[in-house]
Amino acid sequence: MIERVEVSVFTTTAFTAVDPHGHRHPSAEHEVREALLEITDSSGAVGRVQVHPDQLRPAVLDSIVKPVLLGADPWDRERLWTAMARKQRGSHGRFTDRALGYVDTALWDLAGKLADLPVWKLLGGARSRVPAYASTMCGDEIPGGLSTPGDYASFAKELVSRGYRAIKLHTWMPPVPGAPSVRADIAACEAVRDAVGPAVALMLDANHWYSRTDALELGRALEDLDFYWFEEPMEEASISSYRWLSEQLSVPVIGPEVAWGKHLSRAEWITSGACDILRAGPTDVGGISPTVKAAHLAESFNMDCEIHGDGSASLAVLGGTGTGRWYERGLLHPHHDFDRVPPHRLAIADPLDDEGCVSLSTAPGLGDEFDVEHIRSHTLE
Ligand SMILES: O=C(O)[C@H](O)[C@@H](O)[C@@H](O)C(=O)NO
Ligand SMILES: [Mg+2]
Repeated sequence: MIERVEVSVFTTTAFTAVDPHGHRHPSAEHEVREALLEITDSSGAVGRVQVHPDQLRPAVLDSIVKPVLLGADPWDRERLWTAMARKQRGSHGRFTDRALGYVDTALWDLAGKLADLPVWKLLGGARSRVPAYASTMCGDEIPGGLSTPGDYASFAKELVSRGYRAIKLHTWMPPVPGAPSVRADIAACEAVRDAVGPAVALMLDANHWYSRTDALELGRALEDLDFYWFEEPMEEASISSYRWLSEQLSVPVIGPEVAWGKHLSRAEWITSGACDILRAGPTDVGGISPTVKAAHLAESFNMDCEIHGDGSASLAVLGGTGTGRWYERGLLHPHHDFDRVPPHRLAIADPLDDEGCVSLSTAPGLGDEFDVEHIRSHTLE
């Protein structure tokens, strides 16, 4: 049974930072706080997941998570997930889907350790290698970074030379002056298509708040450029707006990414025609368990479910269910070495091979290789 549930906040170094709107950009090396959630079973097996320190605060851990998990059978994930999810409403926003997702993910890592099997094998072992798409950081004002359409074009050529066969652009977003801009987005997409030619799959993630008419203008341009999917051009709260857009565009519309409701809201998106490709991610919908449910739902409608976000949890769903065609590898930038191993890890989770694919780990659990020594010696609380 589960004996301990602990979150250790520790220091490490980072080479990226988020702007006031939460978009990540390259930065000088600096110290940051990260956290590790550990769920320990009476056998001594430990499920581990890295979490954002502010997402699993002690108050939430003590009042919501521990009362459900301590003394429970770690194999009872469905029962445990539901018991925690039912507590969200009464938490008045303190217990987020992201926090629930971290706990569920750690329980899957623990299950893999107990079974001595990789999580993707427990989920069905659909494939042991997944093609990756390069997911760029948002545009910026960094000279030679992602500050012009030409910068995006140069970076796209570099990404293709590294083996990627698909590239997703995140374009300029606030607080960059003038962003968002349909014209600027189209210019970047045109420059990249010109640079890489017709064989590379291209996607745009406009995670903006465009109006229907702006989104339609941008979507039409993507049709002319033969883009593979169009992502999050509008607020995802309006299903009818996405239905309106999807009905008018031949470029596939993908979603939702951040819409409220976990896997439960995805059925309405599909049946109302709001998307042509479904989207779900372990950090968005409450963990690996609901992401797998969204993948199975999509399968019933002959629809791909593309998994949001990088990391071992996303890889486990992709390897286990066979859903989706791509692993989102990123976020990438010309001035950021995505393959650099941070001090709190012994290896990155998703090395890219020369054919642009990522192989699933054969280690028990999720396969994350944490430097527990570093974490213990740099733990703050
Ligand atoms: O800021 C975020 O939520 C992520 O960087 C997100 O923008 C990015 O992961 C994304 O949209 N991927 O599809
Ligand atoms: Mg997105």
